[in-house]
Amino acid sequence: MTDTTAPLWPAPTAPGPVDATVVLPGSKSLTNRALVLAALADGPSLVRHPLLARDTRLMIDALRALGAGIEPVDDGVRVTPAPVRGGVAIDTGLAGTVMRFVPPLAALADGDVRFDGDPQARLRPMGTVLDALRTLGVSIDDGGRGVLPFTVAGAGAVPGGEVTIDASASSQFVSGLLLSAPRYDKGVTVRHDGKPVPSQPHIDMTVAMLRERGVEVDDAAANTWRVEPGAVRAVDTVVEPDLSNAAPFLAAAVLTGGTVRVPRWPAATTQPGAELRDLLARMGADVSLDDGVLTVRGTGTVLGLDADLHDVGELTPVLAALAAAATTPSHLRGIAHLRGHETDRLAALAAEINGLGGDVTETADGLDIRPAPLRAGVFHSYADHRLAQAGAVLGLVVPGVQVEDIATTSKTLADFPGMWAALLGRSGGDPDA
Ligand SMILES: O=C(O)C1=C[C@@H](OP(=O)(O)O)[C@@H](O)[C@H](O)C1
Ligand SMILES: C=C(OP(=O)(O)O)C(=O)O
Repeated sequence: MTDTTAPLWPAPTAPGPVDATVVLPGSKSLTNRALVLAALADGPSLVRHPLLARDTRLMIDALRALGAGIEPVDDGVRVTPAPVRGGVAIDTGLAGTVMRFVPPLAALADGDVRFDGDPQARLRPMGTVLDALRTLGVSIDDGGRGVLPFTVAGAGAVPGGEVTIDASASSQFVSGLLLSAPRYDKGVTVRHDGKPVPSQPHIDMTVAMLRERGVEVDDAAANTWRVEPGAVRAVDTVVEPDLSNAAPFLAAAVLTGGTVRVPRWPAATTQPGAELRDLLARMGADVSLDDGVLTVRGTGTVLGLDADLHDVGELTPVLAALAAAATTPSHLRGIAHLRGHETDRLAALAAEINGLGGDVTETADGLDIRPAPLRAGVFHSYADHRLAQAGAVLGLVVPGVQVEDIATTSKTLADFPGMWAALLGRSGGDPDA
């Protein structure tokens, strides 16, 4: 939904090639998994360098409401688990991780847990998760709608067992069930039956984090995940930087022929943002990783991209913005599921880039983007943090772009406008710090 009353943010144009080091906060996906697993654990956990932005604050609030103690410590939060409490209401905001990961945990509560979220959240697919929970022995009242709002009737324990779902609309359906599965009486076996599940790295992330906490997970067979019942070990964990949120900053280097460095870039990770190294190189950038610092240098050439982004869908908005400024056509494929993200991202990207004079067509499963001269205009963000980032990226090289509702970037970055100003050397922030 477009909030036409939201303020317009004049996107700064780059005064020249950017040259900056960008320190990113923790990954949304790693932070919210770490918080859920800590709330289910056998003792207090430390989550260091977490993301503190809207999606993770919503997760913290949800877990606190359900009984967990979550206190700030120097470099993060301490999570002290407690019996899961019912009789509470949870605000999911627009966070997919909250609306898909928390209901399976709430099923362990000793009473009703009511879920609702932003108006746009009520459009995001949920029915698969709710039906799966019913199969596993949980009672849920969703008025037959399969979307927010709904009430999970916690009964203090969940039988668990086997369930077959179609997770082609979101990998989060699988991840949500797996994260709470060790606490179900019989554990859980999830089978997927349908078109391919998107965002495989995010499922690998879920499996890896369960195993790091001593949970037995069998993912050897394609499209089947078995989680044994048992304790979730409390751990002291350091969250990696959010590599998907590196995308707009790295794109700035590519577009302006500049250089952007991101420290603490992990050598090995389950984050899909790792693919930016390959994708940006294919778009013409020089990319290197030395001593944990990723450096992206623009070469003055921005090439189009022909890529299947099925596994890394959340990178699409920024890549589409880059593609719109490229000299050759792009075909972004395998991303039909983006229609169920914060907004219908395929429709939104086509409308907004075309609104600036671009030449984008939606395909059944993606976007075709052809080079076209871009001009000033309003870039609507549809309450979607990554749409707003895409508008900011185009504004670097297209004078007169105004991004509507830049504040929506606070979903996963506490101060994107400030970081953007620092990138361009426009504030007290020191881009070379
Ligand atoms: O599990 C996660 O942390 C996520 C999974 C992906 O969801 P989809 O599989 O719905 O694309 C991704 O797009 C989202 O940003 C975060
Ligand atoms: C799809 C995204 O978010 P969510 O976790 O709300 O699904 C995203 O961050 O790109």
